Amino acid sequence: MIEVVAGIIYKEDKILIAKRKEGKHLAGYWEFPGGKIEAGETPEASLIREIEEELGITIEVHEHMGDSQFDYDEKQILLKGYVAQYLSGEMYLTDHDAVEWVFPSEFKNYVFAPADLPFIKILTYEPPKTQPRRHLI
Ligand SMILES: Nc1nc2c([nH]c(=O)n2[C@@H]2O[C@H](COP(=O)(O)OP(=O)(O)OP(=O)(O)O)[C@@H](O)[C@H]2O)c(=O)[nH]1
Repeated sequence: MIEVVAGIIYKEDKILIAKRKEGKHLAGYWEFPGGKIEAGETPEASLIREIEEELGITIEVHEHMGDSQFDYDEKQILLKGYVAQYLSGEMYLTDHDAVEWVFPSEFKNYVFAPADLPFIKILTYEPPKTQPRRHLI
């Protein structure tokens, strides 16, 4: 099982999503940027490193949102999602073909890597509208 960390990186109310580069595993799918956790590294440190290496920006890592396990046949991954905050830096692309800052309500316009779907579900959850209370008399 490969442990991968992914950042749900906020800048105000928008979240950073990135499109996997042509030629890579899951090319063309959108993901939350991150990468493989190296031996001896905490997920938080790994996320800061990956985001700096791949996108050139500095982030601050907040809470662990949860883990998503997915079997891609060729590899099994454990995707560890962390909420993070954009701090500084001008973004450049190395491992992605595109990036976007989007509101969760816009996620439906993008096709995400299957392992990311539990995170999408949580981020787009809307509580059911409660019915006005009616009193029987
Ligand atoms: N970073 C990232 N990887 C994800 C996500 N969802 C998902 O299934 N993955 C998968 O997790 C694995 C690790 O991602 P990676 O970006 O570090 O690895 P990679 O494909 O660049 O591998 P490589 O660097 O060995 O070529 C990939 O197989 C990738 O498809 C996600 O939201 N973020």
